[in-house]
Amino acid sequence: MKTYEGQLVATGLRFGIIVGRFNEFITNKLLGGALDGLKRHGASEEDITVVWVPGAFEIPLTAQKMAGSGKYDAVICLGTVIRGGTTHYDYVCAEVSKGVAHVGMATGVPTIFGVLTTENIEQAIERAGTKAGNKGFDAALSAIEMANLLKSM
Ligand SMILES: Nc1c(NC[C@H](O)[C@H](O)[C@H](O)CO)[nH]c(=O)[nH]c1=O
Ligand SMILES: CC(=O)[C@@H](O)COP(=O)(O)O
Repeated sequence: MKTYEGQLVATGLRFGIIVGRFNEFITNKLLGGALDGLKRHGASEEDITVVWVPGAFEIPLTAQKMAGSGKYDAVICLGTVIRGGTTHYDYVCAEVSKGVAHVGMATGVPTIFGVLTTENIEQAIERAGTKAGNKGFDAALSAIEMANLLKSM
């Protein structure tokens, strides 16, 4: 039986990180978690590129450009979508999740969905470095694992 799994070693891997500026109070914490995860697993600063976009809705287009460039072994998508008083939340979340998944499938580059989709600000804060951990850190580890996994197959 042959088993594949990606190693959690980021040394020599190139990462793109896309961050939505909307809810920047939260997304900045997600970025900090992602950078921490990458560096603590061996990634070099010069191998990390951070791109800020207006909001989560702009992430898929930017991810497509970065993943399609051939410059990155993985692209990490970070954002925070918090439900408001209208159905706008549903449309943003649906398009961002679908778009990010499509980019990974279309390019073959691991494109990691690190976008918080929460009912309220408290849930977002819990997932940006408090009681529920930091989803940016988790996304970084998924990026490292997937980049190594796909290289090994
Ligand atoms: N409400 C949130 C948004 N809305 C903005 C969209 O993402 C987009 O930038 C705008 O519709 C222009 O195309 N974005 C978030 O990231 N989080 C939200 O809670
Ligand atoms: C997720 C959103 O787009 C949301 O923040 C917008 O708020 P509202 O639905 O009250 O316009």
